[in-house]
Amino acid sequence: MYARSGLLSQRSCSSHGRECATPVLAAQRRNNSTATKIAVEFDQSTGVAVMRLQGPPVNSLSLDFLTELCINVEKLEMDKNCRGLILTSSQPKVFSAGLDIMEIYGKSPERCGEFWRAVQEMWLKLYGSSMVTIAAINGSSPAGGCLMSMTCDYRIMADNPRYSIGLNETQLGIVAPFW
Ligand SMILES: CCCCCC/C=C/CC(=O)SCCNC(=O)CCNC(=O)[C@H](O)C(C)(C)COP(=O)(O)OP(=O)(O)OC[C@H]1O[C@@H](n2cnc3c(N)ncnc32)[C@H](O)[C@@H]1OP(=O)(O)O
Repeated sequence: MYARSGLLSQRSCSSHGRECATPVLAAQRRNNSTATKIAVEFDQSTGVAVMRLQGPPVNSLSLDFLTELCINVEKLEMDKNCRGLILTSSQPKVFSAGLDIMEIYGKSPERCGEFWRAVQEMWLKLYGSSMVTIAAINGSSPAGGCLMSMTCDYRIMADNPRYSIGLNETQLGIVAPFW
């Protein structure tokens, strides 16, 4: 087993019907953060990678967080040996608090647009992945956290009555946008 976070692979490959000839992707161009909010361990013997969300305190989905997540999914997608991805959290009690509220409060339309594109890129990457994807939901997962888990092929949630999941913005009358 080895840690992969931080590597930037730009090779071309073809496996499991995946063609990956595009090296510098949108998320990689956007990435200017040095902090590591995502840790990836890939087990060569099983072909399964575990991606741990480690953005304290609650894995809220900021632009940096989403960018790092997308880069890591891209890297695994390009690895012909990686067949499965388990997404889980390193934070206690929370899988993900959803979109980072501070990214959408008082920001310019341009910045909001950039942020919203990153949200879309995240779920498209996970939903469209050729890997078998599993969300191991080991804490609360409201709104965007719920969205992230819904884009995976399978979801397993820790059995704890304190953990909640769902599109809680509907309680405020906010409807998810059409994509
Ligand atoms: C086709 C489908 C489309 C779906 C579209 C999906 C749309 C999504 C919109 C969103 O995601 S908007 C975000 C909605 N998220 C929430 O409403 C979550 C709010 N947070 C919570 O419920 C709780 O914080 C928690 C996640 C259950 C964790 O509770 P806990 O008691 O453990 O921690 P707290 O003390 O509440 O929070 C700690 C710390 O974190 C800050 N924080 C929490 N959530 C967010 C967030 N979403 N963005 C930014 N910051 C967040 C909170 O303010 C605290 O900060 P402090 O500085 O320590 O006070």
